[in-house]
Formats: sequence, structure tokens, C-alpha cells
Amino acid sequence: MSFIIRSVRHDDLNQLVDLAKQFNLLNLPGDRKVLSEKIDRSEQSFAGKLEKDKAEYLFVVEDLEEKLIVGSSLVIAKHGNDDVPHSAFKVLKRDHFSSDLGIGFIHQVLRFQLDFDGPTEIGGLLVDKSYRRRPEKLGKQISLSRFLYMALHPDRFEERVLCELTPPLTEEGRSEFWEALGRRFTGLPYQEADLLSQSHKEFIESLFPQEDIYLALLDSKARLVLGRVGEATKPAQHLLESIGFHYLDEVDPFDGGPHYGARLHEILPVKYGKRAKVTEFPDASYKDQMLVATTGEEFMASLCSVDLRTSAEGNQVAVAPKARTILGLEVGDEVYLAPFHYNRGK
Ligand SMILES: NC(=[NH2+])NCCC[C@H](N)C(=O)O
Repeated sequence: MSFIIRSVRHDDLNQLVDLAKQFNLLNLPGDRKVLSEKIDRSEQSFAGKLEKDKAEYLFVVEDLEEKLIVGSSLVIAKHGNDDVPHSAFKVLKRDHFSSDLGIGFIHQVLRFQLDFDGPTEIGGLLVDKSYRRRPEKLGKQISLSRFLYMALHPDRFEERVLCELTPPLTEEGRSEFWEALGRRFTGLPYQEADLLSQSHKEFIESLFPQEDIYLALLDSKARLVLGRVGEATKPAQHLLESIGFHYLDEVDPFDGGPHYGARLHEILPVKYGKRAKVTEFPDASYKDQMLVATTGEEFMASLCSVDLRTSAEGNQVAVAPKARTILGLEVGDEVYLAPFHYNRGK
């Protein structure tokens, strides 16, 4: 089986709609018109034609034998600006102590905040249901590959990188956190508000409470999901933790889903990634698996068996023949390489 990760193209649209329909993520809905616009936007972004405020980069993974798009991931270059700020609840601690009674409480409070100079946001991670749990770890490949692109073009992104993780929802797709809070301030059902927030943000700022909210006052069902992720999101959460992301003590104002973040240059595939020249070694052994990305016009990446050597002339890499063909690499080409395996916390 061979897979390639690359920037999205317009002729991927039909397949992408089918894939996105399986999940219906907020920033990658299964809607033909929205996805068609996303592809346009992505093509222009990769071509460097859009301002950071507008740029969104969409990556897909293709099964080359079946010619099938089986996964995707997204990078929004900047989420939150002067016109459309990014909103969140900061989760703070507050101590109360009674010296008369000798008892105290450490309360958690939520504080609504707006970010007018927002971070880069990653999201849109999808893998076709029948391609999960395969030895190739496609979810990990498509998730990590976007960091190779970001490492190659750091000026196109913010130093702060954010990921808003999906919290547990009820079987009908309702959010207990929303029922206890957002609903009481907007009068809207969760799914309607969620959808509305894709195009309209003013109501969030205008209707949400501006004062600190003590968590102790919220329904226990809402407290239970605050800062938690849903079952389906746990693998993504663990992957992010293994490459340097951490919980920001910040949650989504609607559903309480946790916000994870990292500094771009501290994300391990960026920190440990390097450029190298493609070469051939007569005694090549290809015993390391690394993600390899092209550095030319079109972004392509693949998990490759490589033999990477460092000498006075710099890094040189021999790439196993099959992967080399997939990426169309010639001797002398420059590539970007990053490790694929990370030990948590290292
Ligand atoms: N689940 C939601 N729709 N949340 C509301 C949007 C929150 C998002 N961080 C923003 O301000 O754009």
C-alpha cells in the first residue's frame, strides 16, 4: 500500500465531501459548497496569494493504488483578528478561606476572553473509518505532515499554535456544557449556535456573560465534561501531547472542549526536523522511518524508510526506492525530514 500526503486539489472535491460527511467537523463540514470554497482558499494559500488573516491550508492523504482520498488535516494561519476575534473561557482558580471556621475552597471560575491577535489553529483531522487502526497510522501521518509544511514556511504562521479539541457530546449531539451555560444566554440549541458561529461571531461577544462564572454554580453534568475530550478525540489528544502540546487552561465557550497549545518551534517535528539533500549510498540501509516532505512548488510528504547521514557538507539522505518514486525525488533535491516516533514528554 502506498500513501501520499499533499495539498488539496479541486478534483478531490467529490471524495472530500464523502469523507467529511462521515464526521461533520465544525471547521470541515460535509457540505459541498463550503468544501469547494475551502479548496479554493487552500490552493490560493499554498500559492502565497492570501493574507495571513485569510489563509487556510488543507492537506489530504491519498491511497495511491485505489486513487482514494482517505484523510485530511487543516491549518488556519490565524484564528482571531480585529474584525473577528477568537473567543474562549479561561479557567482560573480562586481561593476562599474562612479563618473563623478554618475551612477553605479552591474554586474554579470561567472568564470570557477575546483574542484580537489570535494564534494559528490546527484542526480538520479526518481519517476514513475503514482506514483507521492500520499499521501505517494514517491519522498520525496526516496530522504530523502539516508541521513539516509549517516548519518550511514559519513566516506564514503564528508562533502560537492552538488546537480546539472536541468534547464529549450526548448521543443526539447535544452538549451538556452548552445546556448549562450558553443556552441560557442565547436561547439557541447547541447545533444551531455551533453552525451559526462559523459565519457569525457577534452574538457570542454580545450575549455571553462577561463576569466570572463560578463552576460550582453549574450543573454537575456540565462540570463533568469541562476540559474533557470525547472518546473519538482521545487518540488526537495523545498524539498532540506526545509532540509537545499542553492544555492551556482554556476551553471552548460553547461546549467546554479543551484548548491545547504549543509554540511552533517547540513542536517536536519542527524542533527535530531538518533539511537534507537527496543522495544515493552504495551501502544504504534504510532502517529509519521518517516523514519526508518535498520543498518545491507542490507540497508532498510521505512516511519513508531512509538512511540519513550528517557530514561536513550537511545532511544527506537516501530514500528507499518506492517512496522516492512517490515523492518524485531526484538526487540533489532538497527535502525536509522529521521523526515519526516520539516518546511522550521527551
Ligand atoms: N463550538 C463553537 N462553535 N464555539 C464557538 C466558537 C469558538 C471559537 N474559538 C471562536 O471564537 O471562533
